[in-house]
Amino acid sequence: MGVVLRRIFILTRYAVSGPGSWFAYLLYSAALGFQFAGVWISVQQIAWSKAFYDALENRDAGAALTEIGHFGLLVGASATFYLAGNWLKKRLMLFLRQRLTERVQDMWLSNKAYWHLRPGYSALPVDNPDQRIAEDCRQLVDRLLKETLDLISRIVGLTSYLAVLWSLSSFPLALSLFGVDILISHYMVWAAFLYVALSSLITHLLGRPIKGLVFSQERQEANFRHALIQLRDGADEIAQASGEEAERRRLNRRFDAIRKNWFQLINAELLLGLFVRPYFQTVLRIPTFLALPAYFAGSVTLGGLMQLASAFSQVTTSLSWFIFSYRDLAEFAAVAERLDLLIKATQAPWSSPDAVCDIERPRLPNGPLQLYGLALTTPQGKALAPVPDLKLNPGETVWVKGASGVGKSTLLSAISGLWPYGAGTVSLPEVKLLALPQVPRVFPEGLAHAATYPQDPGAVGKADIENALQKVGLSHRVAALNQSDEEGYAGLSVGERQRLALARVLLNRPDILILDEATSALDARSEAELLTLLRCELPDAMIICAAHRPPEALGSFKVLELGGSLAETPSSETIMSFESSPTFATFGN
Ligand SMILES: Nc1ncnc2c1ncn2[C@@H]1O[C@H](COP(=O)(O)OP(=O)(O)OP(=O)(O)O)[C@@H](O)[C@H]1O
Repeated sequence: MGVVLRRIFILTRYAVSGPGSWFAYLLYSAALGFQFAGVWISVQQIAWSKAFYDALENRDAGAALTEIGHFGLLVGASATFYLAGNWLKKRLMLFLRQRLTERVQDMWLSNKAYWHLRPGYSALPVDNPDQRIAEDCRQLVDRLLKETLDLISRIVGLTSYLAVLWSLSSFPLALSLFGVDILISHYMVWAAFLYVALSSLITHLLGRPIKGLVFSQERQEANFRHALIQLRDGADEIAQASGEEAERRRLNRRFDAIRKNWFQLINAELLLGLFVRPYFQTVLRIPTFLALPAYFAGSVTLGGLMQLASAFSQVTTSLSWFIFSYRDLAEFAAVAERLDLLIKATQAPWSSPDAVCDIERPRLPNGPLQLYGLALTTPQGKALAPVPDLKLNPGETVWVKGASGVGKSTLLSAISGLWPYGAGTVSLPEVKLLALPQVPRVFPEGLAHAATYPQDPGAVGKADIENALQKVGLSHRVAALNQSDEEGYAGLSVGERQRLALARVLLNRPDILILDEATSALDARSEAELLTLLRCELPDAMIICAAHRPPEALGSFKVLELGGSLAETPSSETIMSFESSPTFATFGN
């Protein structure tokens, strides 16, 4: 319980703190004010019951009519307070949701947590982070407002209703237990507490499994959604392989997990409902029965009895907050736990119990890029091929070669600062670094975003973007720059996507360029043309190129063979002259 409350407190702080938080407090206070006004109306309604039923008992038509008018006013005020409070609550909800989502988003993006916390990369299990950021932040704020406002107004209401009940139930209950005469004064008040305490205990015992099942339900739902997204992303491969049956099996398996958990959840809810539902119905009737002895003894009038019943049921309903909200509270605790785990994981996302993270990364203002004594491992601690020492000056190129799976991509990740597992030193100057992967991603915002990434296209002139696309051989796609969605990508081949990524290099002009099989989908001639173009455009850049073919078009280069040693290529054989390149002209126009 303490752990859950601490989690909720920390998450609430994330949602509330920051500039402009006074606005949240203002909205919250106003919403609370309307809830209190609602409680005041309820107290008035208790008094109204007495006046109305006494008028009926006395057959006083005039007084009864006045009370009906009074009732109309109370209902009108109650509806106004409810609607105004509800509007403010929803306004506040959006404010807090935005805050919390931004904070969690920041944490997810900082420390490169989104990269580290992938299955197989981290020991910390963070499933479906997208759902946690989008859905759990919303649910947490929703529950937070609903439950706290409800709890506070119930506490305030409880004190008001208790005062009414105390004053109304002044008559004692006389009973004889094992020959001992017992007189309990204000017994209706004690009965209310006892009744609710026992019921809360039973509710908790019956409803305990619900939280875990709600947690698991959310996970299964997200897994199913993710499988559907994967189906969309892999549409080409699936359709070519006629993999519909395999996909159906995969989706059915995921849905089966939803179904199984759902059954467990509804069974647990049924068990809880078997108690809570009848309880809910008796809360309004039991008080009348409990007060009957006093009514038959003539201690209270019919109006008094109805007033008493009303006050008693208000007290028990307020005290029963825990019982009625049990399902919601279980969901609240599950959401808080999921978000808390995500946030904790983002604080040290690289932690792995099996691997050392001992790579030193001195950053100098300028100078060469150097690797020394570097030995990388997998996140599970398995040693990869030794990395020869390297010194790369501005304008130099190194070809990282080695058998498939030897650790080329891992080394590139270590150089760019991502791969933490291993020991040794990676020393980089503090300059702009850009890394291109083998399969560049698709940008939902359109072609221009892909060409300028990570810069915003607004920061780059349209003419520059068009020029870059033409240089990399994508003139036929220039018209698609005006399309601001994925349609601009329609039918783009992998080779064309690689060309598009190379346009990024021209527009970002990095000082260190990392190419991880970034031209592997191009034919040898196009690859040579584009590499020549890159070197010509960025004569001072350090280029680290992992590929199965030597990047001869980049000019002279060093060879870093993983599992081998560092060598220099004989420049006369491998350098291609930029000026004499027959192909550059083709792309330049
Ligand atoms: N997250 C991970 N968990 C476990 N092993 C990993 C992980 N990432 C990489 N490896 C392993 O590390 C080794 C090096 O992988 P890497 O991708 O660097 O190879 P590569 O030389 O780039 O291969 P290729 O030429 O096929 O692209 C491989 O055996 C791979 O299975």
